[in-house]
Amino acid sequence: MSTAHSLVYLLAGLVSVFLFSAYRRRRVRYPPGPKGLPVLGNLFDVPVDYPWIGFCDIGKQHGSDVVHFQVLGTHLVVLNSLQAVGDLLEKQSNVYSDRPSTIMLDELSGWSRSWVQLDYGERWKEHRRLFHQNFRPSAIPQYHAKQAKAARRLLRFIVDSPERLVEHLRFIVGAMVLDTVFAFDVKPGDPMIKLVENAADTAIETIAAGVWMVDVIPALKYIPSWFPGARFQRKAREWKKQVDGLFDIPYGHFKESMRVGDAKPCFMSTLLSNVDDYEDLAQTEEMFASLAGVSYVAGSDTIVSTLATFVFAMTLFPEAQAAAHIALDDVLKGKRLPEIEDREALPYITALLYELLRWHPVTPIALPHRTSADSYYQGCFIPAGTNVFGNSWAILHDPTLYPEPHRFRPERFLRADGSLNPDARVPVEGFGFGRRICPGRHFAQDMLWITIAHVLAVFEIQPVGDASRKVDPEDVEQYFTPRFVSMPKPFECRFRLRVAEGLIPSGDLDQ
Ligand code: HEM
Repeated sequence: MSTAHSLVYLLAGLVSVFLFSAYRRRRVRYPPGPKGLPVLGNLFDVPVDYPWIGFCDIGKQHGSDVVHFQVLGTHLVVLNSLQAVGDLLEKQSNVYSDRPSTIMLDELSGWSRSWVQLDYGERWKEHRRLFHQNFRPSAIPQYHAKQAKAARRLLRFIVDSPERLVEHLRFIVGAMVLDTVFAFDVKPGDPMIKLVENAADTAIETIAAGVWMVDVIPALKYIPSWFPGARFQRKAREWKKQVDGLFDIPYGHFKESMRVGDAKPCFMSTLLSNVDDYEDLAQTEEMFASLAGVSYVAGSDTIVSTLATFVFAMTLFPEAQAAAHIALDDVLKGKRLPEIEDREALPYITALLYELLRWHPVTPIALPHRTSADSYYQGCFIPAGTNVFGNSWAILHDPTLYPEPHRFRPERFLRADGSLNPDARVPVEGFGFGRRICPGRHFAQDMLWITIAHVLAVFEIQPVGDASRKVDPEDVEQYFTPRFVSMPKPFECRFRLRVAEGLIPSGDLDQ
């Protein structure tokens, strides 16, 4: 394709976007939002860094909990309140449950193989049904031993090299997910971990790069990768190789271990035991590979970031940490490590976990949903194809739901006698909304609970350097990364051992 052709495509694309949006603007009333520029619309109004805060500010400026943007012809609506999320993502979930797809992410980089990207419909329902069967609350206890093994590994790693905390978190969580899905027993440095980690990073990189020209002018996808300026094609080809590896390589290894009779019980063995229920083998295998690969992508960074947030929070809030120590010592007497069965006796740890999920949700604006049909809300038009963000952070910091929302106070979930308050709102919004709410949330919460209980039973986490500075609770977000999956920026801390070192399992923990 010549440069002249590309310019014609570019011009035609921009003119049609302009004409279409000008036509729609004259006829309909969208929810309130910044006015925007011709053609580009609100391209420069959509907050890129800390969008969860920016969207709240824009909502306040326009006196509305529902805000509308139009970027290069695409509509975007942000819901900043529980009411709006309930009215649209939950009560109208038949219309509000598709996913946006982009050419760069889905088509060129291969993420269309992820079932998270599927629109609401029969294929999505079948994936979701199989996932739910294996990750609903009653199915989770089968994974507890694997989760406890990961937590115990972490204790040993922290004793040996506390300065590599995030690296250890990535390993223990990644290994635990591979163990859950495939019963693989991976060691630090295993290439399988690197493979799935790298692939997962491509999704974050694609999203973090912002708007790709190929998503504005779809015709660009036909430009060959050697063409000057087609760097996106080369990047996409490299990413696609990694993404295909994520879906194909671990699944291929598992099938081989089944063939030689080495496979152990796990999520994949359960799926494959039902393979004869399906007619189309190739399609069924693709579905199983997607279920497996997505578990890693959706489950690893989210848990790692939440655990990093936990350690960071403990450096800032010594009172909460001290209360957790008292509760743990009362039950464990410094003589044993916690078990998930201790949960009933340790409501403070559960309250601390809830407060963590509320105080800084790891995906503060969840994942976008897309509308599959036109709809109206409060007299305003929301067209089919609108990308809709539920602002989890805004809801979890709404003072009418959580008084003094910027304070870290696990006690808000407890009664005066220290038991869990059944009337307190569990902060589930960090896991998304409606029919697309995170189906891994029960698994994630048990893994978080058991890891937090282990770390606090064994260590006191102390601030070092910057972290010991007095932090303004209203201004705490600046210490977190500003994009889609948000974790603490690098910080220093010290781990002081509170129990005899002999309590920490050594070696490679095969049980
Ligand atoms: C702290 C941990 C986690 C957080 C905060 C989290 C958060 C989220 C959020 C915000 C969504 C989007 C929901 C929506 O569209 O409204 C989501 C979707 C999803 N999550 Fe999680 N997640 C976590 C852990 C996990 C784990 C451990 C797994 C798997 C084992 C998992 C599997 C999924 C899947 C498959 C989806 C897509 C569901 C769909 O599109 O129907 N997540 N998660």
